[in-house]
Amino acid sequence: MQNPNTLWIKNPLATLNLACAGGVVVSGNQIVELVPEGQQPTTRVDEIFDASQHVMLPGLINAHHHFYQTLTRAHPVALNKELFSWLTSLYPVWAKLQPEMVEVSTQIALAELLLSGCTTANDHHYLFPQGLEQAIDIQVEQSRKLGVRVHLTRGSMSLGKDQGGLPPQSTVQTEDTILTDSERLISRYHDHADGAMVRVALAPCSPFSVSGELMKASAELADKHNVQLHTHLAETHDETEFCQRMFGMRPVDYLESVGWLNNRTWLAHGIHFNEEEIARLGKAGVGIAHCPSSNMLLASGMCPTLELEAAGCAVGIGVDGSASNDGSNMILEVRQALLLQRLRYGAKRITHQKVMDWATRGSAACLGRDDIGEIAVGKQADLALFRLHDIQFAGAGDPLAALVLCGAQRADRVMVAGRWRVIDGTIEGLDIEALKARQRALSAQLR
Ligand SMILES: Nc1nc2[nH]c(O)nc2c(=O)[nH]1
Repeated sequence: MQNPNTLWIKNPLATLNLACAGGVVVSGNQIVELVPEGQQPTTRVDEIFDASQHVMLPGLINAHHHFYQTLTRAHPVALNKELFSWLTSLYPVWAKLQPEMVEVSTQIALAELLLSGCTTANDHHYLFPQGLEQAIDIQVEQSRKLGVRVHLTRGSMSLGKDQGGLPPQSTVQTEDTILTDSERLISRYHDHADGAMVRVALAPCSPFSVSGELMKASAELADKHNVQLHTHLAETHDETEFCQRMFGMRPVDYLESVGWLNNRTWLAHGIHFNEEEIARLGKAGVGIAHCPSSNMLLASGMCPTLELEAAGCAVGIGVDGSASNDGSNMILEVRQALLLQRLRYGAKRITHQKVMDWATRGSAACLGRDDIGEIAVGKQADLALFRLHDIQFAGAGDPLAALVLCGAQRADRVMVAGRWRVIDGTIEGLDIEALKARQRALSAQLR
């Protein structure tokens, strides 16, 4: 239900958009007015929220995640490993996932994201052991309860060890099963409309876990239903070697050969590209979800963000699954992007505004949306408000920069589609202690 009142969020301490230094007016699920500094709204307002102690950002948008992996944070079998051995250690653990685990881990991931200022979250769920056929249905239900906007991708694995792939046979599905379920989920849940709270995309997992046939069929299905495509690509050198051995080509050539080099596609990671490949990705309008913590933790490499952007790619930010981060904190991920990318490009080019732009407009573009990611009239009222009262901010000068440089961790207020979902740092209607206890018990079952 929408908030029937018109609300003025008044005089924020700082904001990314200087045109709304006097605040924003929210009506229904949209921003209806930007108020210039020192002025009053022209719209009649029913309520006022004094934001003079808050830094106001567009809601952060997480462009890549695996919610279920919150159950296997710092999992003993996966410590200190790089991608392929990390995955082969964890596949058998994830094969034991049960419906309650998906329910609880989805709530945990969404709650952690919300509390860190995230209003739209992607998830890439690619494990469907027997009994877990309804995993995405469960995620839709949980996202509706928490009121977070979601882009849920129907992930898949079809290339088991017996066919030369990486995952054990017990974790893969037939292509028919995957495609039938993909079509079911799109027709049941995907909302094409502006302001959509749930969208569905198709996400065969990675070159070493799905067949080329499934990639092609998924691209055709995405065309038929006008939905997006998502996969892991160019994450590690192991993957490049796999593509050369298995398909006789590099990952981007493979992507093109299966009909994915177009603007329906956004890729997780996107690290190991050469110059010519970057130009082709940019020309095609492919989006890239940069996942800095995961890329450092798994020692995968560094995404060439600025070259990709200059070529025409949208660059967004993703926390990645919480088994390779091992958290789901979106504002901290913005800081990680700044720190990592400064190593390559220097401090002048990687500013705090730049990384915030990736985590808002950039991620929105990756997800194919222009109704979120900005504080502007007509956009969805998705907002994250941070206070600078914790000890790490004591003595901070520039409030906007402080969020990133001092390491903000928690939003004080978060609004999604015009409704406050976080108030005073607490999620409305959620018993977080009980939820954490359930997650701890379920996670113990997986160890
Ligand atoms: N960081 C990750 N990379 C992946 N590749 C793949 O096939 N699965 C994963 C994953 O879960 N995380």
